[in-house]
Amino acid sequence: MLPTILVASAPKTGSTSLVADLLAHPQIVGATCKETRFWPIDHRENASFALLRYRALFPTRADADVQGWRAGVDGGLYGRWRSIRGGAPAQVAALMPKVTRVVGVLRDPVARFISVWVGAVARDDLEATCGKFYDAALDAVAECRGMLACEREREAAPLADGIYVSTIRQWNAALGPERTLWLPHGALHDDADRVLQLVARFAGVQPYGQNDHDKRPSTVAPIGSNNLRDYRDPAASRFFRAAVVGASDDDDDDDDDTWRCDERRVGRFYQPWNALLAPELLARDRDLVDLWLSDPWFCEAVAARSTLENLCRSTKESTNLLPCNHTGPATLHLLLHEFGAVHIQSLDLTEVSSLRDLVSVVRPQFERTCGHVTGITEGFDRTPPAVVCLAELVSSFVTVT
Ligand SMILES: Nc1ncnc2c1ncn2[C@@H]1O[C@H](COP(=O)(O)OS(=O)(=O)O)[C@@H](OP(=O)(O)O)[C@H]1O
Repeated sequence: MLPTILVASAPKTGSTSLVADLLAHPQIVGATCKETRFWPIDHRENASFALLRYRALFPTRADADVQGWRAGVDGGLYGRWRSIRGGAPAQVAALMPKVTRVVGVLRDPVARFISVWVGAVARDDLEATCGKFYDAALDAVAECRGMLACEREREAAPLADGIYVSTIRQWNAALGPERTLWLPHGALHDDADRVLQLVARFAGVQPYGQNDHDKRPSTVAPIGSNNLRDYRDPAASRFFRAAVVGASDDDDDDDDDTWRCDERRVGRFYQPWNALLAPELLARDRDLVDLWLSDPWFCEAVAARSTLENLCRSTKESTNLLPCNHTGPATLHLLLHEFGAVHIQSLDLTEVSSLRDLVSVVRPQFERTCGHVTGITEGFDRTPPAVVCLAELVSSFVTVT
């Protein structure tokens, strides 16, 4: 059989855990290894032969029928920059049966970058500090931009693998958004059962735990999927602490900044890419959107910022500025749309006749989901009054009072 589910996560996004949980499902089977790393195939390879090779990594159709396996998984990290640049999405769309779907986990790319660096230091004996590692990756990204065959692709990957918007757009374009599922990393840990039921539905298999004898998701009965750093590699946890608090490898020297990762600097690299993510992630069904709106990284780094950027752009481009004191239904919808308020259908706007009403209807929604987002009006001193007004409105939605 060929797989029906490809994992399109980037490295260090909890993919090992996700794949282990998928394999705990009685109707899902894996390949001969977690990551086949099969896609993209070399463009010179004969496609039919490539598919034969790929098929050989999975059980036969006859075996699958006997065992009751309805879905096959390739945990191949096809969210890597390399896979995307190499054309994996288009190849999969062209060569694999129409049933192929991809599921990917998105983790705060800054945390992911640090995780990659920590892994390289602790496991691969890299001697570069986080700053040096970042500089090299940044340089390589710049060098590789616009070149498909780039010698520094590996060096660029730690940073480039976190540009999720290109991964999502390319997989969505190749397979159609209905055949892709993008999950928040935090929920993998905090809301594992809910995530797994979503994944089961997406994969077309029965819900987890349907039969008493089913193997259970990792949160219930660990099956080796909980590869949290401490569990897997105590040495790495020491470096991780160094990376975030600035302590060196030497425990006595806590003031040494050498090993600290400058999260703000890395964050600045991702900010423009993150800002493009909100529309990609929110145009989905309610259950999934709920998960995203509960994700701290999404609320802080994606939703709030993209909202502001959209506001600025639309206000600048439009001569017809949104007047803050006008709250006709069309304007309300436009405002809510601009704010990424995807629960628009669930809001009762019938009683809303003023801006104040609008705020009071929408605020609880935002407080419940993105309530911890604050300070988003920063930097608005020199912007047109309409934007300031709108920004204040947004801020009143998302700031806990
Ligand atoms: N269940 C669960 N939920 C959330 N996060 C988890 C989970 N299991 C593992 N992890 C964290 O994910 C990081 C490892 O990711 P991967 O398994 O994708 O790594 S790898 O690329 O396959 O090496 C690694 O992150 P860091 O600890 O920051 O390095 C793991 O701690």
